[in-house]
Amino acid sequence: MAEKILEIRSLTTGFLTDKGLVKATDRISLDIEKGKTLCIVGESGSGKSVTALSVMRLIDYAGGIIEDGKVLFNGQDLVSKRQNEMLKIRGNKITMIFQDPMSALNPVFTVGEQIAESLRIHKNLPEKEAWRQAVDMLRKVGIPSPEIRAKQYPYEMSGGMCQRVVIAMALACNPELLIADEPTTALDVTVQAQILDLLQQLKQEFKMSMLLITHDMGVAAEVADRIAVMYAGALVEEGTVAEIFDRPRHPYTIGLLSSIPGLEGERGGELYTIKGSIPPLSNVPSGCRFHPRCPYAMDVCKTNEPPLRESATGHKAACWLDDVGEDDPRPGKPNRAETKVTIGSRPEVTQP
Ligand SMILES: Nc1ncnc2c1ncn2[C@@H]1O[C@H](COP(=O)(O)OP(=O)(O)OP(=O)(O)O)[C@@H](O)[C@H]1O
Ligand code: NI
Repeated sequence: MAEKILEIRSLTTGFLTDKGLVKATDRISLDIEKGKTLCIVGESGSGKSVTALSVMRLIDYAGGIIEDGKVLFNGQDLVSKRQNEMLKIRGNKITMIFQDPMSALNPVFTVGEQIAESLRIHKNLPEKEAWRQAVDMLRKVGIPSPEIRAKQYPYEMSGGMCQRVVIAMALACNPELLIADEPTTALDVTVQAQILDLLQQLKQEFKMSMLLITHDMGVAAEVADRIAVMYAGALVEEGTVAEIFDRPRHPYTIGLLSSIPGLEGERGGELYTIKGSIPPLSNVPSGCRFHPRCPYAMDVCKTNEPPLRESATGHKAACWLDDVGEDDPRPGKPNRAETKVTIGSRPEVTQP
């Protein structure tokens, strides 16, 4: 079995509110193999960013609490680390880029100074060498005339250029894992494609692993090795790109795929966008949390939480329809051989 860079084990993260602890991720388990890209997809508010911030332990600063679970990075649990230990890992072995490049850059320093600063701190480089490497990084992320650009301030650059600078900063220390949270959402479409290509190319060159968060199934199809689908704080399906796109098992995944223009015809269904909206996390529905919006919901779905079951190929889904047999209403009927093996991989909770 391939080596894992990241193993998230039953991670529950919450926020203390006037309604008590509200869970933003509920017993999430995910793996990333070395050199691979995992994409987390799901609607707004499903807990994608909270998952990423928990891995980075930045959630502590966002008012969140990791209630339970482990985040193993190269086998070491990050959840039990103190923040001063995290400082050696964050920005060095694991780096993160966000949607808005401007918020990641300091307006009062030149872009070269900001990259060089990171290299001085994490790699202990002398000033000249840090500057040389900063310019080199700007070249690697495709910024023309990097010697000149390095002396410019963020406001002198376009959004796309700034995101390249942010990527240069994130990769300068040669991290083992890059977490990118909607890295292209704030950019125009043509620039989006360039930034995605750049990330793909740099991932190879730097031999990194990547956790990419997106609400765009098209982006996931392009860059992911595996895709994890989150809904209202829970992992509902996980598999290879082919498993998710060709043989989706969870009706939520089927709904997400059907809302991509141009794909809906392929499985013969009519254009179907998911009705309703994601529930407030303070009031997650009983049983399967997707049941109020699920076109195929059965009685069992209202009362019993479906276990996350894994097939022989490693395709995981949490859906009671896997038990239905011949009358399976899902379009394109998921491959039955693939749904056959059932291993509960989410700790059971007592049902209300
Ligand atoms: N600092 C916070 N305090 C309280 N609740 C929060 C905080 N940050 C996030 N949440 C809640 O946690 C839930 C998950 O948020 P998260 O940002 O992870 O969603 P997401 O899947 O990344 O959505 P989006 O696609 O909009 O970025 C949301 O209901 C959100 O309101
Ligand atoms: Ni988010």
